Amino acid sequence: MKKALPLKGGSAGLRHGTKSPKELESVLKQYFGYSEFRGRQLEAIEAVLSGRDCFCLMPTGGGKSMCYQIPALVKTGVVLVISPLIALMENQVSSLKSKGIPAEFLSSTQTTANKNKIHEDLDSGNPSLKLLYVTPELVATSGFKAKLTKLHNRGLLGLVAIDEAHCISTWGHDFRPSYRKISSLRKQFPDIPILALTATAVPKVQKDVISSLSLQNPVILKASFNRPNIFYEVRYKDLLDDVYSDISNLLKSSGNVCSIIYCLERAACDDLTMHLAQQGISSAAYHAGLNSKVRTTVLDDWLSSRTQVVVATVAFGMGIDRQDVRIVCHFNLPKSMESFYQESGRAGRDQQPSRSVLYYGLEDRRRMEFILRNSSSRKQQPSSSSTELSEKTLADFSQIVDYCESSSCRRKKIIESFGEKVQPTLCQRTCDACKHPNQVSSRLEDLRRVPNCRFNKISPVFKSSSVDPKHFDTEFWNREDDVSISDEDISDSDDEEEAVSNIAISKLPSKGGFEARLDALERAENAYNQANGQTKPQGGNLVDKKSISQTLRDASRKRLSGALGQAKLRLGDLLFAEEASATHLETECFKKYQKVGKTFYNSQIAATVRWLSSSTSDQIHGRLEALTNQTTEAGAATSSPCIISDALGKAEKPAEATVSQELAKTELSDEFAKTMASTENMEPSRMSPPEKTIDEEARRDGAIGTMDLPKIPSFREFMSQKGRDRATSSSRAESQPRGIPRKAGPVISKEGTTGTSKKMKL
Ligand SMILES: Nc1ncnc2c1ncn2[C@@H]1O[C@H](COP(=O)(O)OP(=O)(O)OP(=O)(O)O)[C@@H](O)[C@H]1O
Ligand SMILES: [Mg+2]
Repeated sequence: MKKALPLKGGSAGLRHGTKSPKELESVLKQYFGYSEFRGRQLEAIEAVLSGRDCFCLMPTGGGKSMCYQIPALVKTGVVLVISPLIALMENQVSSLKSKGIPAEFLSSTQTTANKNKIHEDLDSGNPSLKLLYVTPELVATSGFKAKLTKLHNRGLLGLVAIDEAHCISTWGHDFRPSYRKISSLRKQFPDIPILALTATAVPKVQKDVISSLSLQNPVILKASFNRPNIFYEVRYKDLLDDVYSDISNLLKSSGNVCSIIYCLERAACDDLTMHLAQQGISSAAYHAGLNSKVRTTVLDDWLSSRTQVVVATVAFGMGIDRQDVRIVCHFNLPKSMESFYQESGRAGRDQQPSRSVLYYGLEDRRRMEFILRNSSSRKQQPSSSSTELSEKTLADFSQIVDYCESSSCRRKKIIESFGEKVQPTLCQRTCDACKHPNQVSSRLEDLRRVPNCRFNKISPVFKSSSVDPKHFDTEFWNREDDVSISDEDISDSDDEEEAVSNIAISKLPSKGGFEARLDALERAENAYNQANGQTKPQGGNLVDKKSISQTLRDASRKRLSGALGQAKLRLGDLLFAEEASATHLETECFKKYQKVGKTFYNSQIAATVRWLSSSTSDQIHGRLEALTNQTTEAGAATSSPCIISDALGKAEKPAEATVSQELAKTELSDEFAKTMASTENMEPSRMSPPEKTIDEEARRDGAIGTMDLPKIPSFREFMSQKGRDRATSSSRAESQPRGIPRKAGPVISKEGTTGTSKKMKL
């Protein structure tokens, strides 16, 4: 059924008086202070004011919110805004309130008193509210449906706006099953215009959104995806000596401007934050491992410029409206061009020159492939099979890989990926490939020479494995969207450790129990190795890209030294020589992992840094004392670089490597090395049962003594531990009220102080 044009016959259509563009502009000026509409804002506003449904595709930061905020100000009744994240609703509501616009949101985070007030207002004959933000789950509940129906019957429902509408499509990059629940709105309120807004939708997603919402004869508005004020650049991790230093130099040379750095894992966020703080860069980590109070503080500090750099997982972003973000860095490869566009699009929302820098690493690519291949959507897939979806996932991924591995214009690649045609002259040297074509080509040549580089090819990870991909699950990308029933506004599953553990534990064949699932995963690993023409490598067949450079070692020493310094500051009563202890710890990590390679080495350095950031004085002293005793017993007379302070009354000697016997026997494949690397996310107490094994070779060399460093478990041990942890946490969860935060990771204040659950300031 087509709708009447331009005004619908329903009550809503009759209510809104026609406003001229000039009048609408004056409302814009009066409430928001802007003198003119941007892009296609005016057309969208006029469309919904005339009673038409509208699908509005505008770039990130393009001003989509205005398309329903202005109608709310000129129409009678309430505009209902459906939004996927509580943080997003909170931000918009508080910003509207600060402008004197009556707006509220309903979510589990609201107090009962507040909720009651909102409901009373809605039930009154003349609600004062102009905008009501809700989650899709709430809209689907019968209680709220009844409330809306009442509001509608009284002629007080003016418009339904669906923000981030791509979330309704299984083909979209951020599908939320809860969005499917709003598909009945069109039927429920046939005479109320629906406005669907998104920044990221390829043609297939656009169609899917329109049909899923049953939009009737909608006005379709599409603005260009081009973000002319963003300079795009790719840096190649495998060609850099030290990525951390590169990032800090980038930030420093840009004048410590407001920035976001996206990482794949929580541990990487914490670790990089610490590094930046040591370099004097004001930074804070933000991820789902931090409790909501800490996250709010981090967000507030960043929004109000008290912190310049947020180092975050994908948990940070959607709807965050700081206009002057000058740099968005991707420390790891995103999963698709759409994600990359959304995330990099948080730069330069004020239209001023800004930068997107993506750090591309071959290991990152392998890791992401591993995750994507094994995580097809576990949620409802009403219109597509999981095979189709996983093919789509991989096709999306190959686009972002191509973006990084190609020497052609980056801007063109981004825009064309959304199906938009691009004029060859569009870029005007505003990406590295157009500005420095020779440099980019030569870097790509160097990258091709990196051993094991499978350029422009997506590897067949797990393709021929015995594990049926149907059993895998997407926890990582399609976040739990229980926004309306949970205190958490972001998923707990925003990092790879979760993803891998979920793949391994939750979704492998459940029948044979954990052991069977573990076996299946191990078979899959073998299949992967065979597909790559490898058996599990035996011995230390190192490839260059795995080797640990002197520069990396120096940087690691600095990190450890910084972490020791932080521990001293935090605890106040630590007595040891920082530099010497750092050298000692680094040497120990190096000795242990030089054969396995950079991944494990980095991981162990990070684990040690984390251990230092959360251990007590006794634990740290105990460890250093144990080390001293051990070396004294062993009688190793070495030129010790590490002296425990005089107050301890002992001269510290270097530690002995505690090479895990498992590890010494077998080198693991990279994927599993990565899985193991994620033990960084485990609590220190679980990581460090004292390892008494003594590496005889190292003892003969007299270079190192035994030390109570976190033991790296074998793969089987790691998975078993995860299984036990899950069992414990689920039984704990049963006995605990909802919403108790999980673990709080360290946050670095601007001054660089660490804390475990609270932001600390000196
Ligand atoms: N006409 C305008 N003139 C100037 N600034 C505007 C105008 N309209 C909106 N803005 C500002 O642009 C910024 C981005 O707006 P908004 O958050 O609505 O973007 P968006 O399109 O929803 O982006 P995203 O896709 O990232 O959610 C806001 O700070 C907003 O105040
Ligand atoms: Mg928006």
